[in-house]
Order: sequence, then C-alpha cells, then structure tokens
Amino acid sequence: MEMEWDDPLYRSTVALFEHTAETMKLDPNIRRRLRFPDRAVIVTVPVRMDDDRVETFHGYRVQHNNTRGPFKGGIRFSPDVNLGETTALAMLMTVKCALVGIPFGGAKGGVRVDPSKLSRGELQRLTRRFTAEIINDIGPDFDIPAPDLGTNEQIMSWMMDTYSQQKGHAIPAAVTGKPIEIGGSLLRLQATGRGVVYLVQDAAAHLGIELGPKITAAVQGFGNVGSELALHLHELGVKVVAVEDVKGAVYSKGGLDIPALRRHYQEGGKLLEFPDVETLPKGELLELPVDIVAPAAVSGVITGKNVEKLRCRILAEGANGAVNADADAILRDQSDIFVLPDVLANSGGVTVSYFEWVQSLQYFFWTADEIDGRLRAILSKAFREVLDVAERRKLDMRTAALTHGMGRLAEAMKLRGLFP
Ligand SMILES: NC(=O)C1=CN([C@@H]2O[C@H](COP(=O)(O)OP(=O)(O)OC[C@H]3O[C@@H](n4cnc5c(N)ncnc54)[C@H](OP(=O)(O)O)[C@@H]3O)[C@@H](O)[C@H]2O)C=CC1
Ligand SMILES: O=C(O)CCC(=O)C(=O)O
Repeated sequence: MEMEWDDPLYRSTVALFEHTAETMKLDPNIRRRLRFPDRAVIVTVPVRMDDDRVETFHGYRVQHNNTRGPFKGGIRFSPDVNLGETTALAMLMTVKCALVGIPFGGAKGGVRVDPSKLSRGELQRLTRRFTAEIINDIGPDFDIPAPDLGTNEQIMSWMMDTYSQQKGHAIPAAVTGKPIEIGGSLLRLQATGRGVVYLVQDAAAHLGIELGPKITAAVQGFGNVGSELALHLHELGVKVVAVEDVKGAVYSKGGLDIPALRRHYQEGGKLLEFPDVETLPKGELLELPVDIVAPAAVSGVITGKNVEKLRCRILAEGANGAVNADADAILRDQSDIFVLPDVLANSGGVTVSYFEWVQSLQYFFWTADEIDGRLRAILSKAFREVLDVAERRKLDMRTAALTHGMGRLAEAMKLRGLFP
C-alpha cells in the first residue's frame, strides 16, 4: 500500500475492486490502473477567521478516471477528509456513473474541516478560496463538482459564483446541486434519498415484500440523504422506527413522525430533544430487528465486528463505503440480507446531477415529472441489470454491481485504445 493513499476507506475500496477484478477476470493492466487516480490536486486554503486569525485548511480534488466523460463527483467538508478517502470516493464515482450509464467519469473532492464549527462568513470564505485554488482543475466540460457530506446548495452556489466571476460570465454548468434560482434542477435536492427508496421498492418487489405499515426501517444520518430517504419511506407507509445523527438515535416502536422530526431538525432543533421518543446509544440502530436498514451518513460503520449483528432483510446503502471489505466478505458468504450496494443505492444523486448539467448547458429546463420519470427508469434499469449479473454469474449484489460498472468502463477504455 502506497503511503500517500493509506486510509481505511481506500484499503477497503481497493480490496473490493480487487475481489471484483479477480471474479470477472478483468484485464490486469486495467485492474492495476483502477487502483490509482488520473490526477490528484492538493491545495492549501488560507482563510481569515472571524477573530482575525488566518487558519490554514487542506483541500483535495481527486480525478480518478474520465474515459466515459467529464470527471464528476461531490465535495465533502469533514474532519476525516484526506487523499486516501477522497481517492476511494472518486473510484466509487467512476464505477457508479458507468453502472447507471451516464456519460461521466469519477472524481471527488473535499476540505478537511468541521463545517459545524465555522460561522457562515468563514464557510463562505473557505468555499470561495478552495474553489479559486482548484479553478483550473474544474469546469463544465472537464470536472463538475456537486454536494456531498457536509456541503449543500449554498456551498454549490458560492462555488458556481467564484468560478463564474473568474471566467467573467455566469457558468451554471460548472457545478450541480445548486439552487433552482441559479439554474439548479428540480428534484436534485431529493434525488439521492428518493433514489435509494426507488431501489428499495425494486428490491422489495423482487423479494416479494409489500412495502407498507407492516414493514419497519431504521435510517442512520438525517442530513440530505437520510432525511429524504426516511421521508419517502414514511410516505410509502413504512414505519421508520429509528433515525440517528452524529450525537445518537431516536426511536419509537410505533414509528416516528418523520415530517415533524424533519421540520424540527431543519429548524435547528436537536434530534435527541424531539419530544415523546426514546433514545438509543450510538451504533445500536444498525442492529435493530427491522426490515430495512439504511446507513446514510459516514463510511466504515459496518465492519467485521458488527456485521453479524445485523438483523435486517434489506441493507440499503445511502452512504458511500458504509460497509467495509471485511464485513462485505461475511455478508457475501454467510448472510441472507439483500444488499443494495452504495454504487447502486445512492446513484440517484449523480443521475439527477447529470440531468441538471444537461439543463444548465442547454438553458432549457425539464418538469418535475420528466425528471422523476427519467430517474426512475434509469434506476430500475440499473437494478435489473445488476440483478441479472448477480443471478447469471451467481454473485452477491455488490460484486455484481462493481462487475457491471467496471465491465462497462473496461470496454470504453479498450475502445478508446488507452492501452495501445
Ligand atoms: N448528497 C448527495 O447527493 C449524496 C450523498 N451521498 C452520501 O450520503 C452520505 C450522507 O451525505 P449527505 O446526506 O449529503 O450529508 P449531510 O451532511 O447532509 O448529512 C449527514 C448526516 O449524517 C449525520 N452524521 C454524521 N456523522 C455521523 C455519525 N458518525 N453517525 C451518525 N450520523 C452521522 C449528520 O449528523 P449531524 O447533522 O448531527 O452532523 C447528518 O445528519 C455520505 O456518505 C455521502 O457520500 C451519496 C450520494 C449523493
Ligand atoms: O451529484 C454528483 O455529481 C455526485 C454525488 C456524489 O458525490 C456521490 O454520488 O457520491
């Protein structure tokens, strides 16, 4: 393992790619190539803080592969950001875009910072300086950032504005996940969480499970992905009995009032202070005896240590890298849990980002029904294709999803003659 990349998510992602490459007998030249990014940019981001000090942050943009189209992937603001983690997330983006058949490669970026400790002014200055530092490495035809953990529409708005100011005119296609008022797309905000639920619906239909009040769910994370996911399950009549944020989880046997909980959370209320609910210690949520468990926060939460304690029927991975390679090996061989792996489960986000990019390039906007219909069609097709690979080749769903994505990528690399 090369020192520069050493990180638990990177090690785990490489192990999963290697397992898949071995199973599908991937060309060894391509296999070696996929372990590393095309390019990785590391920048230092000085920011004047409110108390007049200048704090120094570190930022990354890792571009893994652009054989199938421009680099694409989110920007993460989190204290865990480093080169290895960002590279692993970029690798997953490459496979995710290939898997759903959208014309992008994979990238990821981020700043090592806890955004909850910054004022709004500090956050804006950090975002603008980070964007300025990577301005020659991104662009609507080359590499298009989007939101991820710890970032949101406002951050994308500042990124788009900084990019546009440098170029001298508004360039909405420079980022996706921006507000609708400046060229964003209807439903991008909802797309990742809603997409996870569309895939849960497909999985439930396949397993003969009827989604409704007899079905229970637990969701880890209550940000963009987790709260949308919980809300959409709730709207389908599923009893969402527990949700968790960084501090802990709330639980109600009869099902939580997700719309009220979401209002409370979005208005700045603490999850653990929501009235008339029980609380659970951190981590227990994943082990609840519910039908659906959806990790939708950070990576590495399901490991060799707790995987055998899972009691769900469907594991829907909203978060990237929630299951590490040790846990995956156990799930793969010894479990009857139906896994919707991250590259499939959360691909609704980048799919609507693709729609947003197309709309931003054409200055012509689609209706919510058009977007929702196209999203559903792409996700259902991806689900059927992955299931087909799994059934035909007798593979688990993660290896099947990675096989499908890596197979498409390898084909594109060969067609373009990248290894003459
Ligand atoms: N946004 C998107 O479109 C996409 C996101 N994803 C993935 O989904 C995941 C979540 O992203 P997103 O919803 O955008 O991020 P957000 O920043 O919007 O929300 C993150 C949520 O997770 C909670 N959280 C943070 N750390 C922990 C922890 N250790 N245990 C439990 N909960 C925790 C946060 O709690 P608190 O508020 O208390 O900090 C918050 O509720 C990430 O893995 C991301 O890569 C994947 C595809 C697209
Ligand atoms: O919407 C995008 O472009 C990328 C979203 C993302 O970062 C992800 O799918 O992990």
